Amino acid sequence: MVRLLERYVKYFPVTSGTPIISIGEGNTPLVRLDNLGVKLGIELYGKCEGLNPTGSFKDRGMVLAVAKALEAGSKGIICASTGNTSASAAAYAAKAKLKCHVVLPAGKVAKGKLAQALMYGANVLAVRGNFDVALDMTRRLASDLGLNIVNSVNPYRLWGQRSGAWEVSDEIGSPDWCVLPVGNAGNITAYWAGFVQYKKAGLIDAIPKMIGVQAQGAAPLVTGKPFQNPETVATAICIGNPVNAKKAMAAVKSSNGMFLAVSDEEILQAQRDLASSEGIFAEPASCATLAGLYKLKRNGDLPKGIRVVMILTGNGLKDPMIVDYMVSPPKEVEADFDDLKEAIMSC
Ligand SMILES: Cc1ncc(COP(=O)(O)O)c(C=O)c1O
Ligand SMILES: N[C@@H](CCOP(=O)(O)O)C(=O)O
Repeated sequence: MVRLLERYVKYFPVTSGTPIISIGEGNTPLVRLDNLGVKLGIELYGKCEGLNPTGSFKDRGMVLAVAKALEAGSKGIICASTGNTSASAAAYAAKAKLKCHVVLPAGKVAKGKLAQALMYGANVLAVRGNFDVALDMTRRLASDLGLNIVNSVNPYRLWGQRSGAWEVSDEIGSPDWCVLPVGNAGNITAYWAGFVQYKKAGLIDAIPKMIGVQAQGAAPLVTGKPFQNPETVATAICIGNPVNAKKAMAAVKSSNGMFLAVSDEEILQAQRDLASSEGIFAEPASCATLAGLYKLKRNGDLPKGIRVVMILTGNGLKDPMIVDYMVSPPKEVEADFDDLKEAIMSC
């Protein structure tokens, strides 16, 4: 398997001194979603980023951020996180033999993500505050302690994430729309920059409309002002004051795209639909994309027949508790053949 940093060496800011590390990031499946596509009247694809090594798109950016930290002789990395950044940072730090410090909003991180950071051996701290507060303090800590911050304020993180756009383009060219969930607003900025870079290189001839979807309880890019107390079941995008807000707004504007917000109920319904009609279990934040498409369709704002790619940013297995809201537990039966047969036939 070609490593991501090698595959796109021409398009990444790597030098002969950049160590090429990898735990198998990138090259994720772009799956055609015909069951949902027919329902929506469009040609729909899902980019399954949950199949990255730590289960989210963050690995694309983390591999470059950690390689560049190593190149610069880093003494350790640090991040604030709603979960996925910390899982990814901890994994790549383990691979690179770097110390990793993680600052989480206490009680707001899905169990699977927390388990990852702990198992990969990071120093994990949970602060009694939200993600925005945690990131603010983490930025100060990085500068006071001389650590490399690996959140999306690190330009290498976002450059690495451009590779998602390159993979989509390599496979199907430039889609009409690219739909992403938006939290700290780095990924939508990175995808747009990736498409722009590819267009400049003559590899695609158009830039897709960038469509950013936020949760209604954490929608600063839709309302135009920060949320002091963001709240949503989609914990990955529970962010009230995105650090990349300006860049993301510019990307959306320049691509003639838009931001929209969807409710928690719509997100959970979309998560269930994606799993039960396409066989893809993505985490709630990722499913804001499908919820957004449903909403646009309902409002008559989804043009027929267009080619749309949803970036399914994270794996549903990271947050198994969320299913309690949606499905009943399995029905228990006696260990008796006839009882079991009866239960199956009555279904
Ligand atoms: C699964 C998932 N989806 C979407 C996002 C939002 O991405 P961004 O913060 O780059 O807007 C995040 C976190 O950042 C995430 O973990
Ligand atoms: N959802 C993110 C929030 C931090 O985003 P980042 O892109 O700035 O690292 C996470 O997984 O922590």
